[in-house]
Parts: sequence; C-alpha cells; structure tokens
Amino acid sequence: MTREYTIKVPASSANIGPGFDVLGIGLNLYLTLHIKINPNSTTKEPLLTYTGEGSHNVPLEPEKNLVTAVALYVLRANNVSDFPHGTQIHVQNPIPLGRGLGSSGSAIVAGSLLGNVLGGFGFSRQRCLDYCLMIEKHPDNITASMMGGFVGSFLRKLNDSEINVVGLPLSKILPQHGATEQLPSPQAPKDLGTHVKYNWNHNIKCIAIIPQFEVSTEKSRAVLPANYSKSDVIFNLQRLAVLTNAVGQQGKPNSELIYNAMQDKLHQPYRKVLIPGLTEILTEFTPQTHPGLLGICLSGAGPTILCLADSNFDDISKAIIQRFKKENVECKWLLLEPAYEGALVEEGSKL
Ligand SMILES: Nc1ncnc2c1ncn2[C@@H]1O[C@H](COP(=O)(O)OP(=O)(O)O)[C@@H](O)[C@H]1O
Ligand SMILES: N[C@@H](CCOP(=O)(O)O)C(=O)O
Repeated sequence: MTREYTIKVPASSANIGPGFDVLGIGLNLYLTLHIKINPNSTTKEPLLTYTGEGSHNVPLEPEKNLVTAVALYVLRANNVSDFPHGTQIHVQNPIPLGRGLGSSGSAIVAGSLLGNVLGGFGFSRQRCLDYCLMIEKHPDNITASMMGGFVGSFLRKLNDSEINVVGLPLSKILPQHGATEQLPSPQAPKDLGTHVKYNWNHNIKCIAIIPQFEVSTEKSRAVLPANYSKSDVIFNLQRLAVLTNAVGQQGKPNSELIYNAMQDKLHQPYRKVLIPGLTEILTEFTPQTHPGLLGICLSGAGPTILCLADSNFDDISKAIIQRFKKENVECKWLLLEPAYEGALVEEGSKL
C-alpha cells in the first residue's frame, strides 16, 4: 500500500545574544517535506524535487542533498542500505540559506525524521536528535528546530569511544556521492543532547532582518578565538541566566532587562568582520531609540539580525533596513514567532 507523510521543521534563531551554542528559538517558518512511497514501483532511485529558497543551487542527487544524505545516514546506521523503492520526496523551503536562520539545522532535522519514517524505526524525537548531533555537533539550532519553543541545550559528557564517534568528520558519517564502496555508517550514541524549554511571553515577537548575502556558519565560526578571558565568560553567563527567565515573565515585557540581558562578548564582536555595520546596529538600536524593541542580536552565525519586540514591528524593521543600506546591504524582513511545537510528522501528503 502507498504510504504518504508530511514532515514540517521550523527554522531557528540560535544564541539570542549571550547563549552561544546554547540557546535557540524554533521559528514559525517551516521547511516542509511531502513524501510518497509506492512499494509496487520498480524505481530504485528516489525522486527528489525542490521548490523555494536554494532551488537554483541545492543538489538533487540523494547522496549530495543534505536532507536525503542525512536520511540515508540514519537508514544505513540502522542496517537499511537504501531508500525504499518508489520513494518520492518534494521539499518546500522558505528558509533562506546561509543567513543564520538555521536552514542547515532544519534540513538535518528533516533528514533524520525522513530516515526514521522511511525505515519505519519508530524512533522518538530525542533519538532522532542524536543523529542530528552527529552531523551538526552544536545542539542549539537543531534542538530548537526539533523540539520547538525557546530552548537551552547541551551535549552530554562522552566517554572515550563516544568522543571518537561523535568527533568523526562528516566525510566518515554521511554517504559519499559516487564512492565505489561506502564506509559503514557509525551508530549515534544514545541521548547525546539534553534540553529544557523555557517559558515565553507570547506578546514577544521575533523580527528577522535578513541581509541579501550569505555567511556560511563554518566561516562565521572560523573567526572566533580559541580561548576567552574569564571576565568575558562571566559577562555572558550572568546575562544568559537572567535572559532565560526575563523573556518568560508574563505581562508587559521588561525591555530594559531583556535588552541588557541580550548583550554578548563571545561571538558577536568577532563576527563584525563578516557583517558590515553589525556592531553599530547592535549598539544604535535600543528600547529608548525605538519603542517596542526589547532586545537585538545576531541570529545564529549571521548575517540576519534578530529583534525581540512587542510593538512597532514595521518601524523597527524599516529603520534597521535603512541603516544596513548605508553599508550598501539590501535586506528583507519577516515577522515571526516561536514555533512552540517543534518538528511534526503527519500521515498524508500533498504529492
Ligand atoms: N533545505 C535544504 N536542502 C539542502 N541543503 C540545504 C538546505 N538548507 C540548507 N542547506 C545546506 O546548508 C547550507 C547553509 O548552511 P549554513 O552555512 O549552516 O547556514 P544556515 O545559517 O542557513 O544554517 C547551504 O548552503 C546548503 O548547503
Ligand atoms: N551557535 C551556532 C549557531 C549557528 O546557527 P545557524 O543558524 O547560523 O546555522 C553559531 O553561532 O555558530
């Protein structure tokens, strides 16, 4: 019998200022997969189609495309060598690539859920997250996309053999396109990620101001220092602790508290070399200069700017877009809110 599924995975904004590699918010902008499996089909290769952001340059070969490569990894790690015959997958992607809105994290989460569905493994979301962590290594964006809401997460302490497995390069984890012989796919250790969901005041919306240029997460991590001073680490830890409570307080959000708790010394100052006007924008826009603004930070690895706000969304966005124009950077903007439920897998599809 033909089986059909839909997988919906939220975008994310990671870090939220002080929570580098720790905090993330799932956002209501969804990467969606429509899947149909016709077991009577003799077609061996899956048919992958794609619309939306990245449609001109995302590869469609199953071993090269990030979504299907991750699905294949999950299948092979669980002794299923290939996609079921007659698999069709249509990807609809509204998440801009390389902008700090977690496009790759969402693709990895979608891929792990796809592998789970195709293999009929019945894994929990927590277990699917283990496979994502094998690939993404930092938990903030994938945990937000998988679990939804405003989350804090860490990777648990690993023993020596687990360190060797989790530390494997992607070339030893993901299938290699065109390789005559595939290496065995390493099994993911269990319960790698631990997370908590914080409260969120539903009056707080998320404005994403999205520059029209890409910064790869890899490049944006490469500009960070190997070590930090004690005072900078303490600066972030103090704000992180306050922020996780401040945005969950009910009633009128406390803009002074949130704004100050979103300051960071661990990643944003170093990433200014990749994003024209970053430091100026983060300091010039405050709740005093722009009423309604509650806090401002770099979204993920950038270049998107995330503003938390409870009113005047249009004015705040247009002012930041104007400021970016001075740096010859064009932007678009989206008014988003947390995707409280996280990733969803439903029976039935539009294929
Ligand atoms: N839906 C998708 N399908 C396939 N590949 C994707 C998809 N989304 C993102 N990617 C891959 O991830 C890359 C962007 O990842 P990254 O540099 O981490 O930026 P981001 O901040 O958007 O996650 C893209 O260039 C592409 O290779
Ligand atoms: N903590 C990571 C988050 C990367 O998120 P992305 O949305 O840019 O993929 C980092 O800051 O490098």
